[in-house]
Amino acid sequence: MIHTHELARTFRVGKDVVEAVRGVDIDVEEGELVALLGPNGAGKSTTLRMLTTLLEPTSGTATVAGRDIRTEPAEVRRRIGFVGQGNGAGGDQRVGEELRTQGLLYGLDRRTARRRADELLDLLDLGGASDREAGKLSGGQRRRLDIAMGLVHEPGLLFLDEPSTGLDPHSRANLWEHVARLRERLGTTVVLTTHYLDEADDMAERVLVIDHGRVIADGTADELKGKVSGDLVTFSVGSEEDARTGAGIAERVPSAGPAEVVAAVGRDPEVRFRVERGDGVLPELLRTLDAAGVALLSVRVQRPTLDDVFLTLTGRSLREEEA
Ligand SMILES: Nc1ncnc2c1ncn2[C@@H]1O[C@H](COP(=O)(O)OP(=O)(O)OP(=O)(O)O)[C@@H](O)[C@H]1O
Repeated sequence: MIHTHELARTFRVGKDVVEAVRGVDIDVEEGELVALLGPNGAGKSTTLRMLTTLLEPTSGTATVAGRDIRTEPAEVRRRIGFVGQGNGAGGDQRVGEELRTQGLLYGLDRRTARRRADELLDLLDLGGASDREAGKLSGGQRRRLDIAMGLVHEPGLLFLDEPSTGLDPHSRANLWEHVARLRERLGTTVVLTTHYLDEADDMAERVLVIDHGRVIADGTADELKGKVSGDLVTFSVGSEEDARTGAGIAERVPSAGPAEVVAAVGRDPEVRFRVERGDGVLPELLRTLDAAGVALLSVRVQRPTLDDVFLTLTGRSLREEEA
């Protein structure tokens, strides 16, 4: 569905050259749901804008829905849907009317535009809102209308740029249910950008991690997490001194293997062990900490997250960059 080779885009800003996308190779097969995950400014939107022919690449090649984005942009556009960040649907036009107009713009005849609009309103649970003014919809409804607008011409491939940004958790979950439903019913291939870790983790079948204009990892969330070694076992302890004593016991627990020990001191002192199998090592760690006189307040065992993957790959936390 999508094949790119060394796709790149630079921008000139005054005397400077910003390398927004630095040669990405992306392959997406029919029917996949792929998330581009990365911090702000990583190059996700620029990549999407090139793939949707809204922006010319500086170099590299790409075919999207079987057509070349440079030489056949109109053909690409006919075969894809694109929902940008905070898209256009709004204003005083009626919801159903807006969708039908979009259909006519894509060259559908009146009857087909009406049928298609009705189907999409039904699929995206907007049937009851058909006669409402688009500008008066809730945030979640408006986002669903944006998606309906992107689907009017029955594209096999839908691009969503940060679809859930600005939505509350309930509306986000609801949006995802609808995306899942339209994939099930229509078999649409979906490519989206997000900087929400949990969203990429839960929703996407494949995650492309993007940083500084490059794809730095590509795989299922589980595959990516599998590359990060081990679980994180965190002990909250009573004092800074306890944290330091706790950090000192790593050599005495051979089953913990090569453990990374961090004494996080401050208001809530913690000792963290990065170990191969957290639950297996936990009893011995507990006994040893106890024997060393460390006051234990609580313990957590965490499987690696996509944030750990990002941290391992870049040395930075995506969560912190978001904050
Ligand atoms: N039109 C432009 N002119 C100059 N620089 C740009 C332009 N568009 C993007 N950039 C720069 O290119 C880099 C990548 O931006 P891009 O919007 O693709 O990132 P992103 O990953 O989508 O981030 P966000 O989540 O904030 O949308 C950034 O440094 C940005 O400032």
